[in-house]
Amino acid sequence: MSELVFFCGTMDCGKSTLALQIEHNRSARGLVGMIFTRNDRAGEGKLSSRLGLVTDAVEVEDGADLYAHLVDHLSQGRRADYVIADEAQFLAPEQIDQLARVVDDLDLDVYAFGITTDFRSKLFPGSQRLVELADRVEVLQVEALCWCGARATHNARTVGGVMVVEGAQVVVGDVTGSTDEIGYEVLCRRHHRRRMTAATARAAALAPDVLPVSSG
Ligand SMILES: Nc1ncnc2c1ncn2[C@@H]1O[C@H](COP(=O)(O)OP(=O)(O)O)[C@@H](O)[C@H]1O
Ligand SMILES: Cc1cn([C@H]2C[C@H](O)[C@@H](COP(=O)(O)O)O2)c(=O)[nH]c1=O
Repeated sequence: MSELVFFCGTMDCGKSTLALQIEHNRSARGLVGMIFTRNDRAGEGKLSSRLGLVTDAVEVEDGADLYAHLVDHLSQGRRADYVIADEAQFLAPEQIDQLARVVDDLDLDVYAFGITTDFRSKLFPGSQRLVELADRVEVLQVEALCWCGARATHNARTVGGVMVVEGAQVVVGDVTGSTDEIGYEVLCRRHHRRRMTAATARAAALAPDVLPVSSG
C-alpha cells in the first residue's frame, strides 16, 4: 500500500540528504522518481544538501497542481514510480492534498521533507496539512544541536546574530550565512523562548561582571 510520509525536523538536520539517499537507493534499483522542490537555496529546480549533493527537480510554482502534473506525465507514457517533495513547508495546503491524492489514486509513495515550524515557532501551512494528512510523520533522528548542546527543536531567524521575531514567513536563507544578513540558527526551546542565540550568549559571557560594592 502506498504512503504519504512526512520527514520533518529543524533546519540543518539532514532532510535533503535523506531525500537524496531515498532517491539514490530507488534509482539504483531502476525506479524513476518525480522530484519536486520549491525555493531551494541552490536555485530554481534544484534539490541540494549541505553535504554537497544536488539533483535536478521540478520547481513547484504558485498554483501548480501536483496531481495533474503526475497524471500528465504518466499519460505521456513517461515513468514515475514514487514522488519526493523537498522544502514541503513552502507548498500550499491544496498542493499537499494533491500529493495525498497521488498516493490514493495513482498508488505512488510520496516522501515529503520539510521544517514544521517557522522562525516564530508557528506551523507552516504546508507542514500543518502534512501533519493532518500523512500516513506517517517521521522526525529525523540525526538531531541538530543548540549552541548549549541540547537538542535543537526550533528555528530562529537572526540579523547580525540577533534573533528577530518580525518579518515575512518565507525568507530563503542558511544557518551559515554572513552574520550581517538574515540568517538562521537552530535552538532548543528554552533558548528560542529567551531569544538567546550563540552570538548573544557569547556577548553575555564576555560582558564584565558587576563588581560587588564594598561597604567598607
Ligand atoms: N562537513 C560536513 N561533514 C559531515 N556532515 C555534514 C557536513 N556538513 C553538513 N553535514 C551534515 O548535513 C546535515 C545537513 O544536511 P541537509 O540535508 O542539508 O539538512 P536539511 O535539509 O535538514 O536542512 C547537518 O546536520 C550535518 O549532519
Ligand atoms: C525557519 C524558517 C526558514 N525558512 C527558510 C530558510 C531555508 O531557505 C528553508 C529551510 O531549508 P532547510 O533545507 O530545512 O535548511 O526555509 C523560512 O523561509 N522561514 C522560516 O521561518
